[in-house]
Amino acid sequence: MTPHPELPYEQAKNKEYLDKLERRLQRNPLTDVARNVLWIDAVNHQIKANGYHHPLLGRVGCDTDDEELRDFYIGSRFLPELGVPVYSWAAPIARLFFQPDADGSEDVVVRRTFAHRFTDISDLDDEWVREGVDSPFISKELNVPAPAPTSTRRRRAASPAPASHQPSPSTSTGGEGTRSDAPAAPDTSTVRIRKALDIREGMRAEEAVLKRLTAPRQDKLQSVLALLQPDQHALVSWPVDDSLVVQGHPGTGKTVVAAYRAAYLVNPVLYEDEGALAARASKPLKVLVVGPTAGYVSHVDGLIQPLAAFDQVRVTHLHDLMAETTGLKGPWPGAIGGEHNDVDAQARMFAERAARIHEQNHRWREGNGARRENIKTVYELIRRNGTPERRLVEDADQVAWMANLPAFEQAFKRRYLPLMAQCRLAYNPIPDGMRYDHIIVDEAQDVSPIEWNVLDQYLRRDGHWTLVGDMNQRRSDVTYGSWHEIADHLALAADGEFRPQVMTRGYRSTGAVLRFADRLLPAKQRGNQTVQADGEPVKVDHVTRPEMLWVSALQVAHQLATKYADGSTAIITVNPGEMMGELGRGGWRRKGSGFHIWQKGELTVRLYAPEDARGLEFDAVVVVEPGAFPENLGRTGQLYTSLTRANRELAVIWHRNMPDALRRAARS
Ligand SMILES: Nc1ncnc2c1ncn2[C@@H]1O[C@H](COP(=O)(O)OP(=O)(O)OP(=O)(O)O)[C@@H](O)[C@H]1O
Repeated sequence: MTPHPELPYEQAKNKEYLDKLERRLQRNPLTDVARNVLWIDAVNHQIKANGYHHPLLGRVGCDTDDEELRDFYIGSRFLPELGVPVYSWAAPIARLFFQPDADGSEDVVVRRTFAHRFTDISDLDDEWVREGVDSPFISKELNVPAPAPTSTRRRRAASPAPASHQPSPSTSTGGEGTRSDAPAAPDTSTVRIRKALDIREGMRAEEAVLKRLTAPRQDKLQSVLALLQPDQHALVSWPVDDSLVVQGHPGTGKTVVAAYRAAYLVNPVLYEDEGALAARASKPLKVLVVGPTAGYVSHVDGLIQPLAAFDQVRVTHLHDLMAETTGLKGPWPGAIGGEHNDVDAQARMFAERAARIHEQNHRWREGNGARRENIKTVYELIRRNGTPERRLVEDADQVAWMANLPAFEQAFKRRYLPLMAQCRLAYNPIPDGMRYDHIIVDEAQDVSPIEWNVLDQYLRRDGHWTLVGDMNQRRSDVTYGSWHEIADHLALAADGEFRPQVMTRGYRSTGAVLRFADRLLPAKQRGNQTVQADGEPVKVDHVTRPEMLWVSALQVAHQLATKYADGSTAIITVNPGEMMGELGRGGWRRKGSGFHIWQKGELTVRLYAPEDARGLEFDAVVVVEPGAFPENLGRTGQLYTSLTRANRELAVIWHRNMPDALRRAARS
């Protein structure tokens, strides 16, 4: 395909933008620009030079006499000296780019969206909105002719106008993971194609999105800031003084929303005179993003880094935050929650009562080793149910749980880690200065009640939450089963009325993968839709001889790794030890310190237990022995999550048993 004739011009402009931005960030920023109260980053003095190095996102042309609106770019931050202005993606004016039905968009003639390769522009996609109007884009310097509108014209999305922050066609307000618009999809290709078109209704930069989704996957999430859809942008820019809960089926872009919400909340444009956080100009928000695993942190960090000053957003994972809270040296092996009582929210009360009992007659230790001794004191008081004179609790069930707790030295397990964190907080709360103004939790369905208590203590009193997750992907029944319970715990709604926003448009997986995995869900929650309508059929192999299970899994993985050599292939199993043995016998060599990356010649295969694969994605996935994945309260959240990590292709290899629902899916 011939590249767009203006591509070289835009590439040159992007280089100029990045150069100028770099220089501007290195100079004393207070003196370098004239101020425009509406869009300028007015708190330049707070910006460190390592943030805001994202390439230009796109360009908007309007039919208007207003010089500042006729032709402008959208970038990571305001820059006036590029011939036409560059406005920040977080400024109100950026709605003209991200939300085709935003106020004022009647004047928009064309929206240009850039695709990127690292910090370069690699392609562009024009969406013409008006017929018969000359291109408003000023592209004089390289003498590139304006494009003929008819050759690039695209259909304008014909969705009803959503007011800002109102649900758009692919976001709805609903309860408990229910989908308000989704009858289960009958399995015929005609209906599938129609559904795919429906789900694409209201999208912007549709072609650029589809191109992007079929490109090979990397270890880290690649920026999709330029491709944010109207509903995603509305969630990212949700009012800063509101908490937000987002439910979405796998691959709907919840992580993308979480990451860009973090970047949005610290964007300088919000702190200028008229910005939503003008009152905080001298003390910008501190934001904490908490994900499920260390792999998740490296997966998403790259989305935030180019858009935020380094000390304003911290990305971590639950285990790390709990361990850091205790200040005790691990390791903390095992999984969360053995019994409900291990993660019960009441542990906070027990720990606080225990601490008060101790304080009656003793001082807390100070100096070397004091943290360990103090936590031990609180823990042991819980284990003994207080003292004979002052019991913590009378309830027989809780007393039995306390009596069964292991001695402190034997309690260094993941299962008791949140309890240890709670013991520390009971005698030594997080100081105000170390708390966050906004906490964003991804995979929030997997946070246990006691972990919510610990997280809550990292939030300033007037702080807010953004919670994203999928109740169908719950991996354990010791966590809350509904958003309402979480909302109640965190007192998110003063009047008790709380409605999560529901994202319904899938991006990651093909229709073939989603339809297969869907069968694991209760009937009324099936019918999840994706913009990648079809795709390769799911391969299901039954292996009759047990010793061939791992051999076959590796053969299939090898084929897929060859097919997706530029992308990524992963094997997900509850028994990674067996798979490691097979990889070793097959001549694959481990790369790095963990067991996740294996190489043979030029090829790479990744290996994950379902726990560690949460939040990640790969071009191809091989799920081994699905019948061995654990069930919780009759739900197969871990298996559902694992199947939906696949972007292009999924294979399932089984010997012992296969869940009935998947057997049926394989036959249909
Ligand atoms: N607007 C978009 N344009 C292009 N790609 C997108 C867009 N939104 C999301 N994606 C891509 O879709 C994939 C899934 O996104 P993401 O990981 O945020 O989904 P998720 O809802 O968090 O999934 P899960 O719950 O299964 O972990 C990612 O590769 C992401 O880059």
